[in-house]
Amino acid sequence: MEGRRKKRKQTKQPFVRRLLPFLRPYRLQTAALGLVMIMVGGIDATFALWTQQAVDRFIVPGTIQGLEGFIIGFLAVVLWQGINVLALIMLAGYLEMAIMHDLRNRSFRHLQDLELNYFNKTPGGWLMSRLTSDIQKIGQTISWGFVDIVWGFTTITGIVVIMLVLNWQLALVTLSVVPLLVWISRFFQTKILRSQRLVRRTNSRLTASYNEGLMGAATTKSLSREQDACDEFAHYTRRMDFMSVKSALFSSLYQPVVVVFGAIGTALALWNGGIRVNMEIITFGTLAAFLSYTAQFFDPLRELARVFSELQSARAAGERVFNLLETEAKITDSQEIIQRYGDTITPKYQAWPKLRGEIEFKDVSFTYEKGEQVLEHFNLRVESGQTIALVGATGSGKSTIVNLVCRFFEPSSGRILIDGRDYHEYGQACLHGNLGYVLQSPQLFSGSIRDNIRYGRLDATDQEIEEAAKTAMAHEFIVQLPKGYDTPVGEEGGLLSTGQKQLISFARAVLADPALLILDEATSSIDTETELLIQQAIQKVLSHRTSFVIAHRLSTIVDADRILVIDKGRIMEDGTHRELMAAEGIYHRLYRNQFIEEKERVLLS
Ligand SMILES: Nc1ncnc2c1ncn2[C@@H]1O[C@H](COP(=O)(O)OP(=O)(O)OP(=O)(O)O)[C@@H](O)[C@H]1O
Repeated sequence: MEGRRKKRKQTKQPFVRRLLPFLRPYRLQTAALGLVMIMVGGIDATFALWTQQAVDRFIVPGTIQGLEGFIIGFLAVVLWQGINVLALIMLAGYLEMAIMHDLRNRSFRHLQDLELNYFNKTPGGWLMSRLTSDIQKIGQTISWGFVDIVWGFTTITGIVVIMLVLNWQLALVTLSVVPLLVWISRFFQTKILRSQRLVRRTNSRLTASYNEGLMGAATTKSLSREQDACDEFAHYTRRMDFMSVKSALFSSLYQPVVVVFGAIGTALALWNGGIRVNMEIITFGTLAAFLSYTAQFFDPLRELARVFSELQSARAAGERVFNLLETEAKITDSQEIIQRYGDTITPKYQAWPKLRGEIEFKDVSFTYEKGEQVLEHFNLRVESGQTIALVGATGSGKSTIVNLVCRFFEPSSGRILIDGRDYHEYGQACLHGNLGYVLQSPQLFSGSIRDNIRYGRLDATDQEIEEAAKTAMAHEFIVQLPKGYDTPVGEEGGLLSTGQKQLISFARAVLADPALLILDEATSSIDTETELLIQQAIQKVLSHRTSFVIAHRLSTIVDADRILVIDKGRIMEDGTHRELMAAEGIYHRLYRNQFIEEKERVLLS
């Protein structure tokens, strides 16, 4: 009992209740849309009555007396219906866009609050489909599904009521096929939807395989794996074909079934209605109205069956989006800190202290969510303006140390102080605003070179951008490009070489002028000339600020103020290049090995 109660407590709120806050700002529009749909459905249900009147008043008696008024009345109703349809398209379209807009913004805003590790754990493709297709599905189904449901129910109710009023016995005979049709419609729609879902799932696998094939083209070729890649792709296309044919088969079977049931309904109306006309229980016009209704009845029924099945998949999409929105950020700031320094979306720059960049790890231990302890009682004090190089084997903990400095992760125990204060006291926005991180593979955004450098400080003038580029040794290559600073860099900087991208990211860091800089030095090999430029640029970028360099090429860090040799999360050696070489320890060995390797490389090339 206790366990069950606990379980119930943990269950998430029902889907509709989670959705309501998103509909609340648009309740007026939703109510207006509901009203319009009731009118549209109601008018649709009365159209057959015009046929009845036309037959009984004009066709059977063979007179045209009063026809003008009848036609004017009919046209007025058609015109009114036209206006209603226009209103419904506008309102439903507005609602669809507004819901999608709000959900997208909320999700994107929420993603900004989540810690870096969330992005490490969550595949990019998964997030992309939450933000695109899932949100689109919710917007579409809620607005147009709402339209179809209100219209469907109003029309069906209207038709049934009118038929019963006209002649309830004939109504019951004609409608006797409906329960079976409802059941069959549900059956087919569920099948169709399920197979469409499988088609979509296979399609995303196919796209992933296509993507991997394109992105990994070089690796595939170098390993002669083309045949395997082709086989995998062929497997998914075959599966896709099979699923699509299955889905199309259900759709194509469903239509004739509905037509057959419609025909049975019409036959019943004709047979039983014919007898009643003969017995003069009903008029010719009433029989004509019944025949219209049997044809008209199945449309809303089909729509309702479709919408109810689609609601299932919209609900699944909704749950995925709400799960994203309800993911709690693991690294957060207190309300007091946010009020004082703002958050990442609304930073209060003026209130931020200018950091000197003194850093202290005080007895820091750290374990990743799933994994062994990486740091244990780790202590380190870095003076303002020092360049600290971190050296060590792969997996030794270098990135973990800098990720802790950046507060991408937080210590499991112990404290990190910046300028003598616990770094929680600055808040993430202020800390990150004072921090620069130059990655191994620099991230450029589509736009011009100028835009990409300006990303470091949005209010920088063109002259400041050029100054920064000069300091970072990027100016010379930029001015040689046909459009200079206005040259587009292409998607993710695809039109530039790795070395050029790195120089631009250095210029960006110079422009931002952070108190604290992290440099994950590139491992990719670049030509000697660019490498020399990059070395010079690094020296300039690092000067006058506290910097951590994760060094892969030891030649880069010979001038560092301190070199820390890390092994299994512990500092094994600590000193300048000269001191560590003289000590003839691990660093000495690493340096000599790399020196010999590089010499051999030069001799071989
Ligand atoms: N996000 C993570 N979740 C779980 N374990 C992790 C995570 N990131 C790193 N680790 C583990 O923590 C340890 C230290 O990794 P870290 O990335 O700090 O090493 P590194 O010295 O920077 O290595 P490299 O030079 O290869 O980048 C490794 O054992 C690694 O497997």
